Formats: sequence, structure tokens, C-alpha cells
Amino acid sequence: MPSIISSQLDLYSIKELPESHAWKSSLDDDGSRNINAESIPVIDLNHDHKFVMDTIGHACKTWGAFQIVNHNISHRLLNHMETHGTRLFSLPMQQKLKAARSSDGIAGYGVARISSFFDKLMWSEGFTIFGSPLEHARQLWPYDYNKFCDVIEEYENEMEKLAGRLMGLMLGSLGIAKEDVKWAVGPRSGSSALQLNSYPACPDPDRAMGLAAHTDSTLLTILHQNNTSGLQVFKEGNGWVTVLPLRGALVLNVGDLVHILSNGLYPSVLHRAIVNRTRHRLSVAYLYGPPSGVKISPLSKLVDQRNPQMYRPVTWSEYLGTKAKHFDKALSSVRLCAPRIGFANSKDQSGVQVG
Ligand SMILES: C=C1C[C@]23C[C@H]1CC[C@H]2[C@@]12CCC[C@@](C)(C(=O)O1)[C@H]2[C@@H]3C(=O)O
Ligand SMILES: O=C(O)CCC(=O)C(=O)O
Ligand SMILES: [Fe+2]
Repeated sequence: MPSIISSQLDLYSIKELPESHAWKSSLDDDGSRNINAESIPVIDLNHDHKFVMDTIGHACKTWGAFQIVNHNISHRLLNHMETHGTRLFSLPMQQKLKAARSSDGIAGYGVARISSFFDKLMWSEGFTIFGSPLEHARQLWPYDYNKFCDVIEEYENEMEKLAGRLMGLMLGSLGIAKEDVKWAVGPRSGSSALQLNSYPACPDPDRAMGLAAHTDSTLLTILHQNNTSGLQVFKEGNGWVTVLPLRGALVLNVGDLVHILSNGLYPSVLHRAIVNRTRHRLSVAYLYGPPSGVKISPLSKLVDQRNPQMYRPVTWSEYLGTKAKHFDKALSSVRLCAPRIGFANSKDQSGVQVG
């Protein structure tokens, strides 16, 4: 387990990669820096409905991730979010620590929640918003916290609408009307989180890891990255594929709960973030979950004798607890029967850690 002291290192001031953050020797290159020609699809939401739905279905099956353009989230809002994120991580360390995540909490400033599963530390810092950001914002900027809260509120509202629309398209591509899934329509509250990730420029990027490989414990995640690459998705047969930032585009990741809902048809995507020698990278993940209390289980229309129910019902908070305990074994710990052969995530996710 990383010690408290080393998890609070100020990465902005370090001139040489400490052993605590060295994941692998520079000699063993796993090819992660190849910018492969093939990458995740880019989907224009302005195309006609049927085309968009079919393209999304195909992307979910084959990649578990895609980029979207013409999503109706304004450049102004994306830029504001980026500015406020950068402003937060530029604060002095002792100021950021005033909003530190408590050991049993979700919200606040700190290392990634999954850090405890690795013996090396990641080259990143994060700020998680779960519920109102007011208290933490007050600690960060005692005289000037409103602007931050306003941007977060607007961002969450806009993202919620987009996530609902994408959820409808994904369900549609599975042959399910959104209206047939009770919780997918109607009011929702407290069923999303926002994760700001900061990856400072790193003196030895080939040996460092920004955010270790994981799948998201969400229905879906909408990711905004600044104009610096770092996100990679894993595709069976291709290995790690870089998702190049496309100005104004957003990345959509299929999460574990859609994996469950689709009875394994849309596998959640394994992804990670690598770091950069000269540039600071910022990403903002909107983590979209079901309303609290709702049990997520494979849609009955997708279950029959030939396709038995693969997962037991779980609520979001139950699943988050399972993930915190079992990490990459969380999905298999709620599995009822063997995975479909040849599916992207049917293989064990262990073994992705190097170093
Ligand atoms: C709603 C969520 C989803 C969480 C936990 C909680 C709040 C923070 C999210 C993340 C964000 C960073 C990667 C991850 C793996 C992590 O360490 O914290 C995510 C995790 C998950 O998807 O499991
Ligand atoms: O920074 C990135 O591109 C990835 C972030 C991520 O995977 C997450 O916040 O869950
Ligand atoms: Fe993620």
C-alpha cells in the first residue's frame, strides 16, 4: 500500500521519476506509444436517427468506446470546465489538501480510488464531485467559490441530458425502447459523478502510468480531454489504441452496468491514461449511473434459453462497493454463468499491471 506521504507528492515540482512512480523499465516496451492507424469510431449525432443508432450499436459491440461530434455541448462550456479544472489543480498543494477525499469517501481531492490495488503510484491527481461541490469549493477558494459551483452545475445538467440521449440510442440499438426501461425515463437525482483528472508533464513518461487500466463502474462515461493525447483503449487483437483528441469531440465509454444490462453484448471498455514529457493533460469524466435504489440486471428481452442471464441484479452503490473491494474482479463477482467465448472482456483483466 502506498504511504500517505508519497501519495501526496507534488508532481509539478519533481525533476526525476521517483521509484515509487516507476511502473516498468524503459527496456520493455509494450508498444503502447504506437499511434495505431485504427482508432475508435467518430459518430456525428446530426446524422439521421437510424444511422446513428446502428453505428452506435456497432461501436459498442466492437470497441466499447467511440467519439461523438455535434453533441450540442457548447465549446464555451467545455472551455469553462477546462479553465476551472486547470485552476483547481494549479492551487498550492496545501490548499488542495483542504479538500482531500476522506479515507472512506468518494468526493474530494486525491489519488485515484483504484490506487490501493497497485504497488506503484500513478502520475496523476484527481478531484471527484459526487453530490454538491459546495463544501469542497469553499475550502479551495474561501472568497470565490461560486463560479466553480456554477460551471459544475451547468456542466452536469448538460451532460445528464446528453447521457440520457445516448442511453436511449444504445438501448434502441439493442432493440429496446427507452420507454420500456422505467428508470431510463423520468426524474433522476444524485446518480452521476464528475471526475477531474490532472496529469502533470512527466520527466520519464515511458516508465510512468497516468491512470492504470480499468473499466468504469457506470452505465456510460462521457469524457472530455484537453488537446493533449493520453487516453488509450484496449481492443482484443489490436492491443492499446490511442484516442487522439479531436477538437470539440467527446469520448463515450461503455461502463460495467451497460455490460450487465446488455447481458454481455456491449462489453465495458478497458482503458487507461498515459502521460507526456512536456504537456500537462486534463480530462473531465462525467460518470453516469442509474438512479439510486434501481437494481440493474440483464434486460429480459435479451435473455432466453440460448442466452441465459449472465449477471445478478445490483444497484449502483452496491456495485461501487464491489468495485472498491474487488476492482478488476468486480464484474465476474456478480456473474451467474460463464462469459461468452470471444468477448473482449471475457479474459481476466489481471496481468495488465506492469512493474
Ligand atoms: C462513480 C464512481 C466511479 C469511480 C468511483 C466513483 C467516483 C470516482 C470514479 C473513478 C474515476 C477515475 C477512475 C476510477 C476507476 C476511480 O478510481 O475513480 C473511477 C471509479 C469507477 O469507475 O469505478
Ligand atoms: O484521463 C483519461 O483520459 C481517462 C480518465 C478515466 O478513465 C476516468 O476518469 O475514469
Ligand atoms: Fe475511466
